[in-house]
Amino acid sequence: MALVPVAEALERLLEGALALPGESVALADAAGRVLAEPVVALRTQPPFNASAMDGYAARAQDVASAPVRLSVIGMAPAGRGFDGTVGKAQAVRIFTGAPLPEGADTIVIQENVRDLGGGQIEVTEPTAKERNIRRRGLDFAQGDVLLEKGRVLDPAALSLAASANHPTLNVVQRPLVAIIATGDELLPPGSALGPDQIISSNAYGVAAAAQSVGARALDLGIAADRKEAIAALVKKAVAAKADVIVTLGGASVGDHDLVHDVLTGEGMTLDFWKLAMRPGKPLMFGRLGDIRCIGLPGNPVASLVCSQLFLKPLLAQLGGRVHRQDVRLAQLGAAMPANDLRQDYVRAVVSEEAGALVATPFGIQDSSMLRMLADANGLIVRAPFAPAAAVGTECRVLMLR
Ligand SMILES: Nc1nc2c(c(=O)[nH]1)N[C@H]1C(S)=C(S)[C@@H](COP(=O)(O)OP(=O)(O)OC[C@H]3O[C@@H](n4cnc5c(N)ncnc54)[C@H](O)[C@@H]3O)O[C@H]1N2
Ligand code: MOO
Repeated sequence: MALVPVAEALERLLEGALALPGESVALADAAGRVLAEPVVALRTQPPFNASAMDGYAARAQDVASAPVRLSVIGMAPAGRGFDGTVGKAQAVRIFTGAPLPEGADTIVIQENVRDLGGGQIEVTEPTAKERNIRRRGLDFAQGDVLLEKGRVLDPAALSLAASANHPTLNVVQRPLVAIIATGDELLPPGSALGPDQIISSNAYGVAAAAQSVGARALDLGIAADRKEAIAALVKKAVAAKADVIVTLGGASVGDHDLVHDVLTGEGMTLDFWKLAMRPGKPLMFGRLGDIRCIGLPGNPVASLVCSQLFLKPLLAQLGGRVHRQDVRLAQLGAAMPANDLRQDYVRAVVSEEAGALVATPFGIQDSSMLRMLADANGLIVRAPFAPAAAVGTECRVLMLR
């Protein structure tokens, strides 16, 4: 089977991946979620002409010049407007957020007023018409579309939706990804290891990648290298109504690479298997009914690079989000040899030097080396058959953090 190019693999993986249906959540639980429908204002804000300052509501023509004396005829705190009308040479004591009384068309701030006692004040600075007044509907009017479908609910969006009088919001359901590790050699972190055993590490990074785009991760643990053991966890994933099943390891061509057989046995239709990329060549993708199945390679760096390139965009799209990889132009900090047919994702340290980004690849690129991946902040993307490149050559870097 020919190796599938990365761009084509991503396209096939994302094909038909529509945003999941909406669900209603309380505002307090909606932070970071994605709107499944626009938010329309259920009220007008402010609902009345309001004072923006503590001071005195007056007629602009009375306070056009200063000093001038006014009689205070009443009070308007926030939440309780003044009933009467402000007439010639009159003022109403007013506070921020209170309704502007009839007759008044400006607010003199209290810093520009001297209290003369006996209900008299002296305005010490001239104040123009409309000063310190928020007219009804300044922020928004009932029926206005305030937030578009697809908007991620950040702090400003949440407060706006609250102000528009929505106690709940219709948000896109969070996709569920079930994660299944495979391998007789694997034990969970904290285990006492036998001589031939290692720690199962991939699921933690893959779950974190999924959660970083708003998905839910269900870690189903480790299946031994037996078909029945893997099949049992696949059945659990289906029963949990996973949108995506991720298997870890067992995707290559060894005698114990059973994942493909088990998944097809459970009804998966294979879409592609084996990509023109490094790391990540044995990546497998298929569909089991509505469930997308991604077989990630077992090598830890391969499983995380593939999560970045394939799993995150898929889960983002199912969650109604727009996902863009952060790809930047940089200069090579070290020479690189010519590339073969696989698109290479080369672990590198990217730093800014004299205003330009410089990407320096690590000398060893073994896909088992997690420490190096954790030290890298970018992946230099080397196209298939890229020629040898000298220090300073422009390159593309996929930023990881
Ligand atoms: N003859 C060939 N051999 C291999 C090929 C190939 O094309 N021809 N591809 C290599 C590549 S590339 C990769 S990547 C690996 C991937 O193989 P599998 O997906 O079948 O993974 P395993 O064999 O199960 O494991 C590989 C390696 O990773 C460790 N591993 C597995 N799962 C985990 C986990 N959850 N946490 C931590 N480490 C894990 C496992 O112990 C192995 O060391 O195949 C190459 N071989
Ligand atoms: O995916 Mo493998 O990591 O290319 O070594």
